[in-house]
Amino acid sequence: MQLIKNAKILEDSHLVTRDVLIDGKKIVKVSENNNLKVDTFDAKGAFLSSGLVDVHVHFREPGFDYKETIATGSQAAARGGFTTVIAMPNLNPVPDTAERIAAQIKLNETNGTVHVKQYGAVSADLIASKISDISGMSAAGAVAFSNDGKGVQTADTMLQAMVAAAKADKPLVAHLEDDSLLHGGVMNAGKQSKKLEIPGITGLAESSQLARDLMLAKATGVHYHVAHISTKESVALVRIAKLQGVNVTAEVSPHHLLLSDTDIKGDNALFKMNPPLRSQADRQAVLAGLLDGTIDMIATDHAPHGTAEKNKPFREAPFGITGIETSFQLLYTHLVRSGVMTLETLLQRMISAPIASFKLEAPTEIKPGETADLALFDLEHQKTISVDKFKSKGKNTPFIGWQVYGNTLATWVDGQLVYQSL
Ligand SMILES: NC(=O)N[C@@H](CC(=O)O)C(=O)O
Ligand SMILES: [Zn+2]
Ligand SMILES: [Zn+2]
Repeated sequence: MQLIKNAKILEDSHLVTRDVLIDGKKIVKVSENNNLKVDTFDAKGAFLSSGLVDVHVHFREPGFDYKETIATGSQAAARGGFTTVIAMPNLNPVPDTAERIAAQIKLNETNGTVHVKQYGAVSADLIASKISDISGMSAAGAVAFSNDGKGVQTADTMLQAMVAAAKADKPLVAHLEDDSLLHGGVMNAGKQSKKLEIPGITGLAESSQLARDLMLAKATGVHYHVAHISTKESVALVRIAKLQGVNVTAEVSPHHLLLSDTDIKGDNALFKMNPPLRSQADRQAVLAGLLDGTIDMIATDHAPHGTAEKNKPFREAPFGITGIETSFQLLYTHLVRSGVMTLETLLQRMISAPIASFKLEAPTEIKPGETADLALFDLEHQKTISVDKFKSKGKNTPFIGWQVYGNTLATWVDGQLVYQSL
């Protein structure tokens, strides 16, 4: 047994001081002044939450171990306060068969220090027009399906994938990108791309494919989930679709909530990701969508890359930034402390919404009987984001040097202390 003493927890929207007793994997008691003589962790008044949940991460193993591994990625997750994540299938080999899914799940369980769930690919190598064995992969343990990194180019492929995912009762997650509208773009098309003379990607590449998909989702009844939503038109489309009863959910990344293309001051690929940082108006729209529930949840799209490749010019560097170690502190500082949303709402968007949408077995409350997947955050002291402290191999973040509150002090998975800040 172990005891976490003097933790602040949210109870009926209020912060109260509690002692949390853990036996094995489970919370067994939540009370005041528990003086049981067992192994004790003094939380010293810091904020204890159920572990965060991220439905969109890239852990790069197998195939791209120089960028990240399941071990380093899941240690980074623990350092960010996350206890359950779902890993994308843009790996080598791509998990696009039942056999490969089974092998990947084994690898995730062996090497992961948090719960690492797995996406199956919608089609072979993420690009084939013929869909993969979605029912077989589902039976083998894939929790959802996506070709993330690539858009599904034809309506027919998407329609078949949706029919199969609906049958398997699993979410179909869309990275929206119409290749025919890209024209070599690498940042948002607009004033800033013109100023920097960097080729632009129009928001239409996302929203036009979304409009198509929403009609297909309505026809099939599939749970359709929009990955990394980024434009005001996309938010409007999801809002209308929800009103029409389409079974749609959406996620937004911390960077699309906090940055826009005007933050790109020069040729710096630390600001390069897909979808790109959009306009101020788009940023306002995704924030408004998150606040009113049109956008259901936050997902980091943690996309680690090597330092050398991210040091290349904007046109050549790979798309993607890391995010799992910085997301809670950035959002706590810039949305909660600044008064845009309550801590409760932020946690709903980072814990209960993803768990409910993806039907994950993970705790949403600190109470007896729940699994002891927990994260302890320091809401009082300011820290500077420094990649030197990253557990992730990926140091590619535009948030270096930002001052933040909400640093993770400790993380428990299944009752085991898996991270502690020194
Ligand atoms: N987001 C990115 O810019 N990159 C992701 C792929 C993706 O999420 O589309 C990656 O795997 O690096
Ligand atoms: Zn994507
Ligand atoms: Zn991604």
